[in-house]
Amino acid sequence: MSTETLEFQAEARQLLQLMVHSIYSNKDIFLRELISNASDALDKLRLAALTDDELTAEDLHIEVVADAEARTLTVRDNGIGMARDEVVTLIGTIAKSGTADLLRRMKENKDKDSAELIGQFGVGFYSTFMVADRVTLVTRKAGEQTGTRWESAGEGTYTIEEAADVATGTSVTVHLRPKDEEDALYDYTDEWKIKEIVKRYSDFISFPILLVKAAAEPKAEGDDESPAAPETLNSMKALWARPRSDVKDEEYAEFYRHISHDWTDPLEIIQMRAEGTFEYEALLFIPSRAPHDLFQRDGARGIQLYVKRVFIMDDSRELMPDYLRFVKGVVDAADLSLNISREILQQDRHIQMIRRRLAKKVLSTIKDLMTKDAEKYATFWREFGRAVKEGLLSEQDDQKAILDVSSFASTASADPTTLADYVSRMKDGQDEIYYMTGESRAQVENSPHMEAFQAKGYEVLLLTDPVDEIWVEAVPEYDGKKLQSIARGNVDLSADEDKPSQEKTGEFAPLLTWLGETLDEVKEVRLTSRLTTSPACLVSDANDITPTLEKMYKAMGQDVPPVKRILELNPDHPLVTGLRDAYAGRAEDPALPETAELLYGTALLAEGGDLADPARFAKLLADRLARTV
Ligand SMILES: Nc1ncnc2c1ncn2[C@@H]1O[C@H](COP(=O)(O)OP(=O)(O)OP(=O)(O)O)[C@@H](O)[C@H]1O
Repeated sequence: MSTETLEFQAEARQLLQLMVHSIYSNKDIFLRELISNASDALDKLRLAALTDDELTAEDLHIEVVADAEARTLTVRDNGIGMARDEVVTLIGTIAKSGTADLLRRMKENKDKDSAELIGQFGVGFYSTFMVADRVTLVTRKAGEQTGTRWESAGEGTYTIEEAADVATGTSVTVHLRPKDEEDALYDYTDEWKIKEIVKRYSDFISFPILLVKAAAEPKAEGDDESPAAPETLNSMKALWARPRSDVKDEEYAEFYRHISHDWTDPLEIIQMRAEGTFEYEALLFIPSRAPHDLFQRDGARGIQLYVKRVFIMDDSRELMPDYLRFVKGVVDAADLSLNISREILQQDRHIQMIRRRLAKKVLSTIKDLMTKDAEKYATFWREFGRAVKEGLLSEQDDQKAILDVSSFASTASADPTTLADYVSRMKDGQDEIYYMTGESRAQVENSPHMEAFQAKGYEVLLLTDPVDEIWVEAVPEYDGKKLQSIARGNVDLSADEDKPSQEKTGEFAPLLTWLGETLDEVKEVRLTSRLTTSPACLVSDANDITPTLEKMYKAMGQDVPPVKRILELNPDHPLVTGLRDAYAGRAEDPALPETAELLYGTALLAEGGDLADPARFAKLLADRLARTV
């Protein structure tokens, strides 16, 4: 049997470098990672054995073998194991999406925040190189005959060869570096240290973790006592089955880390239990920051499904609506079959019911945060608000509850406001909730559409997330108040006496007609009470899509027919009255169409829009200015 020497994939090599040069102060966690992998491997074998008669899953357990003399620590499981090819792809490469990107950011950030960034994808097996000179992995896949031996010193390469007489499962032997307590490198063959680490990080693991002493004292002559049973280090209690008051926050946090691979503490813990015709328990976590792949379609989802304490599957999308995809946790259902497949899950009525209940509970938890812990709520909304708002489009039933926990930037203050607070501040006689969408707060706040609203003291919501453009179309009202864009349709803010009178409208009629004919870009020209200082602005018709939405569709490669907008004029602005008089006096003057073009162009620029022909606009403006200096 020949030994092959292979190279780690480039990204794996970079990650290993970081491990060898240890960017973490806490090296103890390598043992947690090995135990976590072993536990996953046992879950997988147990699951596979349910449907494959050839496989047996008995006496599943994890052994931790400490050998003080050889200075090795071995973690062994009798789980699913790996075939040779799997060892190469699973251990020699990092397949997770976004890894390259994270490594690049980590480099740019140097040491700062590295631990935090790396935590986003978990270091797993490679963390052993924080404490090891060399790591040996011996494995045999359940159901196969030959085993595989893998070894590496954590530099560019590893060796791999066939191995005979290997038990099913995986055994990882860490050849420990000399202890160096100043560098937080402890003696990991020390029984007390091992016990401490297991208790702290892995107590909830549902398989026994046994401590095995390798270099036992030679037995005295004639001593025929059987060796003492190995000690079980963990309590194996499912955290979600224990009353909240019995579980320490640290235990929840460790469990959260085990299932989420996030290194920060969860923001909020939610425990649920339903009894009756369909029983289930759930333990959910709201993370304290968004994962890097929150907006990637194939990003990992967070709910694990158990049936009566037995792990069934990760990533159960059926159990949580997509807009709450960042919620992590476990659902343990008592009445499902252990063989349940994803296909069945999708159609199961009980699962749909659980999903509705979980979503409700998450939303009510966020609502509680709003009133009880404003700071936590603000963190939550900053990290996940954009995802939550997607639910306004997809989940009709949750719309009201989502609006209740949402907050939005507003002209009223630098801090975001809830809709309920907005409504409580509405002026007498105001019966609509005003908003404007756009690309940034500054752009929206300074757009001409805002003038009269600001002058008259009406509060306007400033919606600048891309998803805002879309959900506002789907949400007709909140608390009986219609949501109204200030850049769309007709807005009438003026008290009756300020309204452009019939007489005034009559005065402007010829100008409006002429402008409508001259400016191809617009579909209508009319007077408005929306403006106080600007001469003109552009608004969308009530049923037309907005310019930002048009841009978004185009960016997604979709064909959208050009949408013409409405030019609104401020009848009190000297440019507008001047143009009216000029048109009345000398309708044939060739300078007039140019003035019309300039008027339209400035309206477009003022709202942050893009001119179709900026060079022509600049030339017209320069010529005009030249005549005034
Ligand atoms: N003891 C084991 N038995 C079987 N397969 C294993 C074992 N340890 C690791 N593996 C396989 O190698 C893969 C990579 O392990 P690694 O610890 O690097 O990452 P991970 O566990 O997938 O992710 P993370 O540790 O970030 O949560 C695992 O997903 C698993 O498929």
